[in-house]
Amino acid sequence: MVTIQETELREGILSAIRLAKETVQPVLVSEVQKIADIDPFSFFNAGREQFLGERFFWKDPDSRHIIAGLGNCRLIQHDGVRGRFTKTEKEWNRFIETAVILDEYKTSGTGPLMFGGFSFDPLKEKTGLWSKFSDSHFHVPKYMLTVAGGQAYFTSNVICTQHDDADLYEKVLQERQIILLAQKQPVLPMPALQEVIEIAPEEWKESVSELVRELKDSPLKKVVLARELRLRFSKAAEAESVLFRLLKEQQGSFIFAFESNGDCFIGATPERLVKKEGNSVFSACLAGSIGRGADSDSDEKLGRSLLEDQKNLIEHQYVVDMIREAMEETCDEVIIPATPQLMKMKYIQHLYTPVIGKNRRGTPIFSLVDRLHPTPALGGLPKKLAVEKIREMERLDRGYYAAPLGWLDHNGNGEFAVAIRSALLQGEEASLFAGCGIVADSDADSEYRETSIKFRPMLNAFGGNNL
Ligand SMILES: C=C(O[C@H]1C=CC=C(C(=O)O)[C@@H]1O)C(=O)O
Ligand SMILES: [Mg+2]
Repeated sequence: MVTIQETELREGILSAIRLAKETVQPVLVSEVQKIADIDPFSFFNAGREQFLGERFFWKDPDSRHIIAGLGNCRLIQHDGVRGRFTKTEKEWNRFIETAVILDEYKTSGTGPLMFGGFSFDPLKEKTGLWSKFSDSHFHVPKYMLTVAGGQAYFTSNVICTQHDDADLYEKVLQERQIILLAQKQPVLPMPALQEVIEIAPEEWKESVSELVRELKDSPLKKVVLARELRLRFSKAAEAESVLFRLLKEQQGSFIFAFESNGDCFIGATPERLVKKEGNSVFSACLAGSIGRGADSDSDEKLGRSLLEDQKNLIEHQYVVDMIREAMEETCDEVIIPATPQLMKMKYIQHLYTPVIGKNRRGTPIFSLVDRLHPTPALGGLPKKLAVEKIREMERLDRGYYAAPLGWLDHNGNGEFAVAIRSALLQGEEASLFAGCGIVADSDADSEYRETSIKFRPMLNAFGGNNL
């Protein structure tokens, strides 16, 4: 059993109610407690009954932060393009400005925190597929479990209004107790996968060939084109069944699930966009791909050939150049190795160059996200022209695919991944997405095969066979 010891929560709530009455504004109380280890997946899973549709899950590749959130005490969302990064940041800052924070541990990823992201391209014509997600969409959870550095922390976020009284404290205690004592739920098997529909594969290949012709004589150097698989199940699939498999099979990835209004965006991406911890900033260049070998010899051979392949090295270098430029605008020191290394995932290996910087004082993570998104690993080069090309050429409504997804805490620390190797789960159906960087040397058939490999982690997690 998990128990939470002594609490200052009551006092915090009463003082927040007084402040709410004075200012006629809701006031957040956020309390952080250390607790005995709870498995974050079980916490997410046990929250199904009370908080289905209002949950999120996050794990980085090294498990430095595993965060699971239940309920929404505040939704911060904006549609449209203009200033969505700054609007979101301002609203968040206003929200936490008056917050009463009861936290003696000061660990990043605990206390007031919002989880969510930004759609890939708010100017792309919308199809309805992503109607449950806004162009900028963040949840502040009511209850959150954070495992950081192997220690578990439990955050309770309570909104106090001018109409509340001391009863609110009792209500929170009761609700919290129910959550912490919730029994582990069995993870249901995935329902049968009845249909896998490849959306317009021939047209996709034609688009690639057309683009390759264009790239040979154009200021455009690279454009990432993506495609979609639509899956149908025998009955509604549960996010935790997919999440459970991803946690088992994709340990080296960022693993995420983000529920909104009945849909769930879920995935296992190897790619960091940006992480900020104090003054340290981390990013990653990930582009250039090849499959895994059947045995270690052939795998090594494939890896070596990727490290020497001109087409893939160029595809990768565009990403390095752009990220270097964006980082140098906001960081005093930027360290980037001269040559890429291999990042090996279960089904694929990539060219990978890590990036570290020392943040210039006061640059918030959203400015970094704004500058970096989309890197040429997801958009292309030059950025603006590439995004316009994708908007014009791609049949797909990317929504949150290839977009920044992650968290920001009240001290400005946070991490955003690039949400590739991902899927939108909608009850009995799901859409999977995969794309690849097209350069002047690309070949439509081999890019098509590359996307097929990139579908595999999610297809497997959904109980499908390989294409
Ligand atoms: C766009 C995707 O992958 C990117 C990340 C790594 C390698 C890539 C590539 O080699 O094309 C892509 O740029 C995707 O998986 O949907
Ligand atoms: Mg590629």
